[in-house]
Amino acid sequence: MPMKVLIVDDTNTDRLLLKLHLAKLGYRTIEASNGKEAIEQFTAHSDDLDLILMDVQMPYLNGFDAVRSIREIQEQQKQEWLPVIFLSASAEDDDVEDGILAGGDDYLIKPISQKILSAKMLAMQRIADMRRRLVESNLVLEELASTDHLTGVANRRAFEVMLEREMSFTRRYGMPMACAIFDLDKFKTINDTYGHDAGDAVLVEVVRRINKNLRDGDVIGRLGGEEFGMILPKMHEEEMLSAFDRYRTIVAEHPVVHEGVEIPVTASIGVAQYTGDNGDKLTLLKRADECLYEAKETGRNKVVYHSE
Ligand SMILES: Nc1nc2c(ncn2[C@@H]2O[C@H](COP(=O)(O)OP(=O)(O)OP(=O)(O)O)[C@@H](O)[C@H]2O)c(=O)[nH]1
Repeated sequence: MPMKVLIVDDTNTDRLLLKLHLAKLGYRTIEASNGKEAIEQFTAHSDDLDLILMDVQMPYLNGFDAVRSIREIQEQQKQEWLPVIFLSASAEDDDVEDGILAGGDDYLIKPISQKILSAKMLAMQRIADMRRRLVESNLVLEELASTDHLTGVANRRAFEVMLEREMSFTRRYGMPMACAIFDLDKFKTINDTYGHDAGDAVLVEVVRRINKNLRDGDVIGRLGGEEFGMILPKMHEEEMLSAFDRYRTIVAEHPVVHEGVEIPVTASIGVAQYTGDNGDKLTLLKRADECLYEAKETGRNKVVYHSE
């Protein structure tokens, strides 16, 4: 993708010459005729802007001050670095130093040689490509760090972040929510009887079924092993058992078929409610865990909830 360059210059002819030259080299351009307009253009295009060519002497807001403001905005909004090249007729050492201190990356002397500009643009294109690749791999890493690799749902860390977010929503809007720990029954026996690969296939299929039937806003994450966490927002006490029983049934009603073999699967679910003032994340998970324990002790394949 060719770079998108913001050209900032108060002299129309200088701006036009730069624009024509950059267009000839295949770059996309947008323009501003003073520092104030430059900040507006930067804000409007910050998503896909790759470079700013900034004149220094301009009315209203000079180039150095405009770049200082742009760097502040980037800092506040935690944006990626965006290269800035200053263009100026004054070539004193102090000017160059001031430009770099103001947040510029390079400083070209006017009138600008087309050869130098082309070479600089090539160097900047390399940086822009590198920056894009970095942003893309960061997104992939973030995704990997928050996803369970086997089932593709949120891992424990990401689930707890979502749980905290939902709990704070409940505190703010007073809408109760439910949190559950959902655990496959006798999973060790499944592994021992059908093999570890079959166990993995069961985990994947159970998650697929639940995901397919997930109601708007409901969340599932893998807490570890054969244990999952679920969040059902905006959930009143009287609806809770039936809501979770629906998920229990979705898992139990058909065996999972792996390599032609039918594997019966059931799950036990321990549920706790959060009303905004009954404990924190750990106590909520602990209450759900206690109910899960009771479900396991009293026969499995069931949902247990106790109102406080
Ligand atoms: N195939 C497979 N097995 C796993 C995975 N993670 C954990 N396990 C197995 O899950 C089993 C969990 O067994 P237990 O904690 O004893 O519980 P259980 O057999 O499900 O019994 P109950 O929970 O009491 O119904 C262990 O044998 C683990 O090795 C995984 O990613 N894949």
